[in-house]
This record gives sequence, structure tokens and C-alpha cells, in this order.
Amino acid sequence: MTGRSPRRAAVAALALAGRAAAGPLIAAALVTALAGMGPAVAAWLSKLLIDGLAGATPASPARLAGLAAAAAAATGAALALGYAAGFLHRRAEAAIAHRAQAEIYQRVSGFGGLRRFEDPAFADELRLATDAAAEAPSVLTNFLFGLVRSVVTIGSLVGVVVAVWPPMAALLLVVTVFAVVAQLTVARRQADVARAVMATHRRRIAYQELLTDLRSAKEVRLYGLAGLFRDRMLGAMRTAVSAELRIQGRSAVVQGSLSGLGSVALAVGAGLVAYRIAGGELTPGDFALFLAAATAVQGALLGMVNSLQDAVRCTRLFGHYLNVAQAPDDLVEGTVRPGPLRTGIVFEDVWFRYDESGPWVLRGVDLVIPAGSSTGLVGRNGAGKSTLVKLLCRFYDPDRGRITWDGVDLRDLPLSWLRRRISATFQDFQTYELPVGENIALGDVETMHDKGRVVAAARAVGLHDTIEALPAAYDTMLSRIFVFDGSDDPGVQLSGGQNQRLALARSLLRTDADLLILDEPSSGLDPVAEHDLAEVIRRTREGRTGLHISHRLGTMRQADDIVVLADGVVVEQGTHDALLALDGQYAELFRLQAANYQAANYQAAEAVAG
Ligand SMILES: Nc1ncnc2c1ncn2[C@@H]1O[C@H](COP(=O)(O)OP(=O)(O)OP(=O)(O)O)[C@@H](O)[C@H]1O
Repeated sequence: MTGRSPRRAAVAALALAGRAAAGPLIAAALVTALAGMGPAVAAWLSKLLIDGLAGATPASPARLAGLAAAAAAATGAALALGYAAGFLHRRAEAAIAHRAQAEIYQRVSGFGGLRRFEDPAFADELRLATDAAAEAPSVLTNFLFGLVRSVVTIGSLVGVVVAVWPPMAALLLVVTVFAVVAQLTVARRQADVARAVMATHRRRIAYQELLTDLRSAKEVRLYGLAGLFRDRMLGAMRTAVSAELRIQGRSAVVQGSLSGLGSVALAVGAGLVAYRIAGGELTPGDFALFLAAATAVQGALLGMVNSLQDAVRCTRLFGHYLNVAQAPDDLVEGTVRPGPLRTGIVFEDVWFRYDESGPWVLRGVDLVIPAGSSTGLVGRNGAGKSTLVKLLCRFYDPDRGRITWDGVDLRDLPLSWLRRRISATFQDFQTYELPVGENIALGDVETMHDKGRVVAAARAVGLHDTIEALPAAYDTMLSRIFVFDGSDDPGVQLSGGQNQRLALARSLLRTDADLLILDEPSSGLDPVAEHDLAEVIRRTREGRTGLHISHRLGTMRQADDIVVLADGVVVEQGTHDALLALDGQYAELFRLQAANYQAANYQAAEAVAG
């Protein structure tokens, strides 16, 4: 993704801040401005007090006491106002962070396809964007408040410095210009480093997750992978940290030099003022005033430069937020709503590959899935079966050719409408770390609280009794690590086959879908469950269109039509009997599988015979 102009990014970040928290930000700005006047008032009162004490100007004891109290009060009030501004700003920050997260996740969940989630560059962009969303608007507003405060402080003090010794103001200006340029350079470098080490960070996180994720825990232990992954994680961490430290080292040198220059300027100024006091041209109070003013002006300028550095870094990072938040739709939506499926779904010379430079996965698929019929899809590993399903759900668009729904190109349908017409159990089905009942109900969130339907779906896949036996029945958490809403119920884990049945139950819940896709629904099921599943599929599919993928060719017998996919094209099509008679690829796969069973039967018979 391309970068954006920092000015546009800064304006967008401030606009986001304004949208999220205009009220608290205005209040914070006013209080900050008031606090900014504190140093000037305190310095002036201190000068009057010292002149009075030193006898340079006549003053009664009561006036002196009043001046001392007023100077202390001015300092105290400035501090208190500073805290109040800080609190108001914190409130604004919370609102801004909330708004930024809401906007970015709304955009991310609006991507209808899968391509962006498979793109490592987008993964980096997303990580930087979420960091920037949390940080940039508040850093920028912080900078602006600092600016307001500094301008007020400097404005009110600079007149005083000029009155004491005008060249001092010019000296401060020289130091400041140098400081701004140097810090901007550092900021630019820091943003570049954040971008450069992102891939390294991603690698570190991937290994970190492998070391802590329950799903990888078994293999990590069995194959003794912990040391390997830990070393790789630490290696990635070292690379990232040393790149960051190099930049921080340079920043420290720049900042140290700036402080040195500031001190030299201050020392020269103080010496000259003292010289003029000794010559009777200035009073002792003027010396105190000069010191206070010079220190405060320098402090304010350096503070401004430092927060400018943060602001520039965040502005550059915020470009990534904008890249995600304003990313165009990955799939263009259509508007045609043809109604429930009447004639069927047709693949017309469909070509597809995952990458522009990658191999073709589908190479001109022509296929008709007639409405109301059940189509079986078979083929060897990598033939493109799941890819075909993903195109059917429009997670991707074909590179060539088209897929039609009752004659309408899928690209002309609203995505949400199309998805609502389809129910599916994917090969890589998901078990959610949520209560078991919700795991089923997610299949139809609109009727999520209809427990009767959830129970019926669980019964249909033979899971009801298992669920009833769980500690909290349908409310049992399916997790060993994620505790829900403060509950201390540790949750449970289901077996692989039970999880698969759960995913099936979820897909069965969407009874109004036209098309039921089952991608390897019985791979983890025991023989009894697989036998029962065939009946469940037959019942739930009644009147609906079915697409069923399986390597267990025995389960394909009941399909009205079987399609054989090889190397991304349809090579055979027909009923089970017709394909056997054809004596092609299907017949070969079927015989191989049958031979395995027969060999097993033969061995079992031999074992029984003795
Ligand atoms: N997200 C992806 N990115 C890149 N290539 C992919 C992706 N998903 C699948 N492929 C590739 O596309 C080809 C077809 O994969 P697909 O999953 O469609 O095969 P399949 O017929 O379902 O295989 P199986 O029987 O093993 O499930 C494979 O070569 C695979 O490596």
C-alpha cells in the first residue's frame, strides 16, 4: 500500500479526534492555555519579591508576604490546572481510541473476500494501523495542547526576556531551529524502523503463538520443537530490538547535543545578565526573572520539539490507519436479488489462481449444479474442490469466466444476500471459544436465542445427549483457556469428531438457505456417526440444493450427480453407476478404496478362521 502525505494524515487524525471527543478536547485546550500562563505570572511575582527583598524597590513586609504567597499560589494553580487538563485529555484519549478501533474494525469486517487476509503486506498494515489508531490521534492532540501551552508560556515570557536582554531571544531561536530540524530527522527514521521491523515482529509473534497455542502444544512437545521455535522467536526479537536500539541511540545523541547547546546558551546569557547587574544596569530580581524565563522558554521549546517528534512519527504511522480505514472494497457488490434458487448454479469456463504469479488452480471449469439436486464433488488432494466452494461463496472472484445463480452473475448479487442463501460446513471448520449452545446458534444469529432450534440441530447430528451431559449443558464453555464474562467455569474441550458434528449442527440451523455445502463433513466421524449423517443430510437437504465433497466415495452413492475434478478441470460427470461404467478416474479411485476394505475384510476373515 502506498504512503500518504503527512499533512493529510495529520488532518485526518485530528478529524478523527474531533469526531470522537470534540467537547473534552475543547475543554482540555482552554484549561491548558490557562495553565500555560502560570510560569510568566510566577516569574514576574518572584522578580517583584526579590527586588523588594533586595531593597531595589521599596516594599512593606505585608506586600512582600503577599507577593511570596501569590508567587507560590500561581505555581500551584498552574500545576493544578495542568492535572485537570491531563484528566480531560485522558477522557478524550479513551473516546478517540474507542472510535478509532470501531472505525477500523468496521472496515476490516466489511471486506467481503479473503484475499486481504492472506496478504502479508496487509497483515503488517493492519498491525501498524491498530497501533496508530490507538496512539496517533491522542499524541497529535497532546502535541497541539503542548503547543497551545508552550505558545502561551513563551509568549508571556518572551517579552520579559527581551526586556532584560534582547539578544537572548535570538540565541534561543537559533537553538530551537536546530532542535526542530534534528528531531524531525530522528522522527522520520523511527517511523521507517517501525515499518522495517514489522515483518520481524510478525515472525516473532508467529513463533510466540506456536509456543503458547494449545493447538500446536502436542506436536511441539512430541517432536521437541520448543527449543527451535524459542530460538527463532528470540532471534527475531533480537533483530528487531537491535534495529530499534540503533535509532534510539542516534536519538539520544541528538537530544544530548541539544541539551548541551541549550545549557551553553543559558550559561552565556546568565553570565552577561550577572555582568550587567554588577554594572548597576539591572536589578537582582531581573536575574531571577531571566533565569526563570530562560529555563521555562527552553523547557517549553524542547518539550514542543519532543512532542513534535512523537507527532511526526504518529502522523506517519497514521497513514497506515488511513490505508486500512479507507481501503476500497475488495469485492464490488451487486444489487440484483433474484429470489430463491429455481434453475441452478452454473460455472462457465471458470479460471482462478490465488496469486497473479501463482499456478492456475481452476483452469476452465464448466459445471452445472441444478436446483434441488445433490451434486457430489470428488477428486484427488489439491484438485481444486475447496477452491471451487470458496468461489461459489464468493470469497474470491474468478479471474476468467463467471458463476451464475439462476442466470445472474454472482458479482451482480449483494454479498450479504448471497451468503444468506448458502449454508456450509467447511473442511477447516471452526470451533469458537464460546458456550456450546452459541457454537450452534452462530449458524443463524438472527434467531440466536431460540433454544428449541439449537437443541433440534444438536439432536439431528446426534450431539444432544453429549451436550446435556456437560457440566453446564448448552451453556458449557468450549475452552480451556478463555473464561467468559468473569465466570470461573473452566470449560471443556470436545473431541475432533464432536467438534465436526457441532459445525454440522451450525450449518443445519440455517434452514432457509437454498444451497447446503458440505466439504468433507464426515472426515472425523466414527462409522456409526457417518452412517447417521448420511440420513441427516438426506433429510435436511430435502428440497434444497446440495454440494457434497468427500474422499469417502461410498458416501457419494446417493448423490444425483457426481463431478470429478482433476488439475482444475471437470474430467468426469454422471451418476455413481454411470461413472463406474465409464471406467475412468472415479472408477479407479472407487475400486482402490473398495479394495482396501476388501483386503481388510479378508484379513479379518483369515484372523477369525484362525
Ligand atoms: N489460500 C490459498 N492460497 C494459495 N494457494 C492455495 C490456497 N488454498 C489452496 N491453495 C492451492 O490450491 C490448490 C487446490 O487446493 P484446494 O484446497 O482447492 O484442493 P482440494 O481439492 O480441496 O484438496 P483436498 O482434497 O486436499 O482438500 C492446491 O494446490 C493448494 O495448494
